[in-house]
Amino acid sequence: MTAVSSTEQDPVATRAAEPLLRIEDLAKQYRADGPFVSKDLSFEVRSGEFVAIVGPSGCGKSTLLRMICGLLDPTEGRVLLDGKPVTGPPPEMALVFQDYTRSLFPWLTVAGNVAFPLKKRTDLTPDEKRARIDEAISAVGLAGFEGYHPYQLSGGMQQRVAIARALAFRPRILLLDEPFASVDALTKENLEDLLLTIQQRYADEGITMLLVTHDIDEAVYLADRVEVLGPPPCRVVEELPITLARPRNQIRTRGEQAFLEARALIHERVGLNRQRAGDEPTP
Ligand SMILES: Nc1ncnc2c1ncn2[C@@H]1O[C@H](COP(=O)(O)OP(=O)(O)OP(=O)(O)O)[C@@H](O)[C@H]1O
Repeated sequence: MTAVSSTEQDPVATRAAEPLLRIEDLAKQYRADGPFVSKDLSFEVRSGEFVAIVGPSGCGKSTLLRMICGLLDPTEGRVLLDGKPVTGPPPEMALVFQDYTRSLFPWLTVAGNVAFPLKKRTDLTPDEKRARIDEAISAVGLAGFEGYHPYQLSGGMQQRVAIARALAFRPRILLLDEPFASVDALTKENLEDLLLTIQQRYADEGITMLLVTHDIDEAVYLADRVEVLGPPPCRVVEELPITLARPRNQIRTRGEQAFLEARALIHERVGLNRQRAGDEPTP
């Protein structure tokens, strides 16, 4: 008798072993006669993982996120969600952008902004919608601010509203495109920890996070794995698992040897890639 692995015997285990997202040989050209922004870009994301994507400025990180969530068609390759090609924005994904001032509706309250994407959901009763809105607002620590308008909130609070709005949708995958690039350093730390709290709070549902960031320290602090992209046409040049213990702590974790080693390695990879992009070292 041929020995079979446990996943071959158990179809449920087989499904669980399948990646949630498979990014396969993506290439993007904005114009047919223009340069390739990415080429042969491939990696996988499993359910519940926190994956950070870093790379040199302009290498195509935002382009990649937009292809993953179906807002942009790849020129070559494909994105598979649960094994099926993504051909448009899937309901399982929500996207948070850097610029919260443009993503919130200024004329709506906090509750109104969070409620907005649920408006057309016919599968939820008004009570279920209300419960989701309340839970998302409380998950980001804004209970009590439901009736405030964006102009009455700090930048960090506005970004919390944007995150609550994404969470109210109960996405399986939360895509974050440099979400904390426009806030001060202390607020940024608070918001980073908010993401970790959200990950724990929704652990049973297995929320998966994909974060694009310029900040290598932030990537190491938050992620289970960092995908380092090279210069355009970008592809993955390093895939680094981050084995730091959870729960993480802004002071303790950032002082650990493993943290320092991971950040040094990523800095080196991004630096080497910068050289390859054209900054030829002088002999
Ligand atoms: N809509 C567009 N049309 C044409 N070119 C575009 C478009 N969007 C982005 N690009 C080009 O694609 C390349 C990658 O841009 P992208 O914003 O994806 O990079 P990025 O890594 O996110 O940049 P940054 O780190 O500066 O935020 C850039 O050269 C940019 O000019």
